[in-house]
Amino acid sequence: MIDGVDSVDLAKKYGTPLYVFDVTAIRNQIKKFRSAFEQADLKYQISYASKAFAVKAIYQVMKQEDVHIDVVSGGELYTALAAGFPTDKISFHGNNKSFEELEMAVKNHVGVIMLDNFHEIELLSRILKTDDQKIDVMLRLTPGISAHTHKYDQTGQTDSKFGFDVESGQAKEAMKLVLEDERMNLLGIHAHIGSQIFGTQGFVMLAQKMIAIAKDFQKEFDYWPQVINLGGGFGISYNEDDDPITANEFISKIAAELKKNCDNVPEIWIEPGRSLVGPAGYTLYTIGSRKDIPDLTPYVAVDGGMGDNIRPALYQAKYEAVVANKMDQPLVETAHIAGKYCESGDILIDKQALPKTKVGDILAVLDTGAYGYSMAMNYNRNPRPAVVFVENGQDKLVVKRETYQDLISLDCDY
Ligand SMILES: Cc1ncc(COP(=O)(O)O)c(C=O)c1O
Ligand SMILES: N[C@@H](CCCC[NH3+])C(=O)O
Repeated sequence: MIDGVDSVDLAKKYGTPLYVFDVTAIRNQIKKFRSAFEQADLKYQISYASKAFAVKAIYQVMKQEDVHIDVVSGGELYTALAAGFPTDKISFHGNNKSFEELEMAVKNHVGVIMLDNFHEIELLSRILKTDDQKIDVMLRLTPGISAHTHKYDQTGQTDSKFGFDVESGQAKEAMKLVLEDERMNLLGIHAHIGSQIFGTQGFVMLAQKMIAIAKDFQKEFDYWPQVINLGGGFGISYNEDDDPITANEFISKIAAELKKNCDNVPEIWIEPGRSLVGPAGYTLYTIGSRKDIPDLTPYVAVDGGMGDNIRPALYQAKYEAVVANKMDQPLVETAHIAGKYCESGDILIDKQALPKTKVGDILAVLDTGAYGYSMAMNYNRNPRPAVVFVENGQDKLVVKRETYQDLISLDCDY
């Protein structure tokens, strides 16, 4: 059951593979972050990092929950606008925003542009002048902190493509340029150290570092940030080895560190992506072929795979699954859960305990809400699955299943 709806019925009604989101779980997670901030007595803003899952319906849920969002491309911005998301609550990120993307952001009056590099400062300055506009900006800094997570999920270390390096003085140079530009209002500073982080240590170090940077900037520029944005990255549990900490633990430790180091704590923004939508997501598959090899682990194949969840292949991410129509049956074997893509690396779960399965059973992979649909692709010309939201016993299709016709809709004859 997913929030009062039988997943086997969903598989029958919408077909598989199918992404299902428990909207109540998303709303509850937002409430947990809110109450953690309120308990910590900090001025705050929650900005959903929409790269984790960016479709109209989720932007509408975020609007209902009155949180901010961050977008990292013209495409995400376009989707948020199409969803009717309030533009003043949008932060625009990205390490190589194009002229067109920045122009789109300015024309639509997005809340904040997160400046990432000198090229962008120059582009934005030009656009603001031409359009005779003003806009709030923040500087994304590279604080020189290496988070304990997969290499591909680290973003705060000095050797990173993101942000202005603090160590070498780039950040100061950027600040000078922005403060001199009267069309840019510098709202504050930002840093994001990485994703799927479990300990509080990296965030505490980050809080400490951001205050130290702010104090240093204050001396040099007589500027104190209105906002410090500490990014996202709060880890979730995908399997029994993962031991995430609660929103409360993160926020209380960060708050204590901030208050210890400064009297005038700015408003604190965070950008959770995975932790808001990850645990709320399920992917339903239908079990098909099976291969048994003497003395080796069998392969049980499903009707999706790396096209709808690239994370096992890309980050060696470990997921867990259940057979939705056999929840009450004993687990009798261990199998590789194989996808249907033409790649040996297309294994969704390396070793999964299963009941006795047969063709047609429904496998539900858990915690697939973040970076699943948003990173989905059409390899082997497989259409992307549909997405269904469930809430309090009701289900609603929010993204249609792609058809073969959709797949060729952009192709031109030659
Ligand atoms: C700037 C920024 N903010 C927020 C996030 C969201 O991270 P997560 O989904 O781990 O919370 C990311 C992604 O890593 C990011 O690059
Ligand atoms: N796509 C990554 C997280 C986002 C990293 C972006 N800086 C993952 O699935 O873990």
